[in-house]
Amino acid sequence: STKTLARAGCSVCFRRNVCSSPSRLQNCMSAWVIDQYGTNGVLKYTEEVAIPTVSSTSEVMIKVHAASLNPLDIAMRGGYGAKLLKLRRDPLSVMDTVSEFPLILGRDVSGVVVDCGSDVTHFAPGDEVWAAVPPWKQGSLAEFVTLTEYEVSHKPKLLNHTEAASIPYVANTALSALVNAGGLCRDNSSDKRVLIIGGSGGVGTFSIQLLKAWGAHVTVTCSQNAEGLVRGLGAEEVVDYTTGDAAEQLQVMEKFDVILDSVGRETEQWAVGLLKPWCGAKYVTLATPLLLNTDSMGLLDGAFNAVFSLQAKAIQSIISSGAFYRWGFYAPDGPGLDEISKLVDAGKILPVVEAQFPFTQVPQAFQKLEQGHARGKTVVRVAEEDDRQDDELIENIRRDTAESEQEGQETAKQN
Ligand SMILES: NC(=O)C1=CN([C@@H]2O[C@H](COP(=O)(O)OP(=O)(O)OC[C@H]3O[C@@H](n4cnc5c(N)ncnc54)[C@H](OP(=O)(O)O)[C@@H]3O)[C@@H](O)[C@H]2O)C=CC1
Repeated sequence: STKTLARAGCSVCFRRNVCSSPSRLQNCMSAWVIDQYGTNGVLKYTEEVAIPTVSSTSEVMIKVHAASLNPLDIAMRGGYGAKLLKLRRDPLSVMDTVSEFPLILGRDVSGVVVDCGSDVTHFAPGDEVWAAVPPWKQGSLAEFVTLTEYEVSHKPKLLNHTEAASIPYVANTALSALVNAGGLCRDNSSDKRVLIIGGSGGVGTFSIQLLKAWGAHVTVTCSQNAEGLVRGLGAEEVVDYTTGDAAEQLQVMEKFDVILDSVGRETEQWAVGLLKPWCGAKYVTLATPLLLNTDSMGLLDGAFNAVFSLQAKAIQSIISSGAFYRWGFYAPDGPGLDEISKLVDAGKILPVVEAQFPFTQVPQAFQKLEQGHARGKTVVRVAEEDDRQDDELIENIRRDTAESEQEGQETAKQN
């Protein structure tokens, strides 16, 4: 039982028999998909992907206006996390009977609600929303994406869709890492010294601004040519890791309460020693081995190995430095995005869009991200901004819904 629409129409107009796009198959939309894991060549444009219609009462269907790319998209294109994500999508997939293909990548969405399940209370067709799409769900490099109400949030009014799409995934990651793992929040950060290792990319540029909005003192490591960017976003102290030893430069500074490490591996060797000892300081790394382990060792062995290594590092960190060692993960959090929306509309967080591509150039957008040295985010414009088209689409959905309901009532009467 959903407040929903005609399920058998064209993806553009939803009209069942009078579709103006005859080339489209019924119930299909356009999307960039992969049918196998690999390099950029596996990305394929198609107009034959099933529209992800609302299938439960708590779902919200969104017409995608813009999406953005994250390093995870490149990794997932190559098969990263395939075993665990497949299991999360469908527990029966352990028997290998279900294929994850065609798989749609893209973790950020900014767009307009076109349909809602009957239990959805915070959203209605026509609302402008933003969200981070969990990696176990079909992504946003498509005309439509469907999420649960909890994952979605109203888009900041000050941002257009292209700007808004640059924020949700890094925002949900930073919130989860800094709040859940790092113990920080709006009310306890003003006397805290925070170090961000890797301040110039998507997570870094967002985290600097969030921490400054919460009143923290922020130190950042980045390349020399990103110093202006990170200082402009509010970083007080900047260490250039490309000239000289970053660890040495950081060791002479006052110690930190929290470290957010978005680089990992060799930085982990020296970072924990920069924390204030024996006062609850925390090192949070985003470079976690869980998915790599499950890919290479299988689900059970990989997960066991990852948990064992986390415990061993946490114990070692307490013994050697009197500080906590933790992993940070992206976590879906629509209410968290509501808070970020307020900070954006208050002018405290700005989108950092480094590059944007039209929907026809998704492989070029992947290439750009793959070159590394991000300075903020790479965004894909999926639909051009046109309020009239959205209004028309929603009107068509309403009309088809009314028709479907009437048909249902007539059938019921006849029976
Ligand atoms: N665990 C989780 O759930 C999540 C993990 N992540 C991970 O976090 C990491 C960061 O993500 P994101 O910000 O989106 O990535 P980006 O690609 O947007 O940014 C990475 C940034 O790090 C800089 N950098 C590279 N090497 C170093 C170094 N040694 N010291 C300081 N800066 C460095 C790069 O610039 P330059 O090379 O020019 O210095 C670039 O600006 C990625 O590895 C990602 O996979 C992200 C989200 C969720």
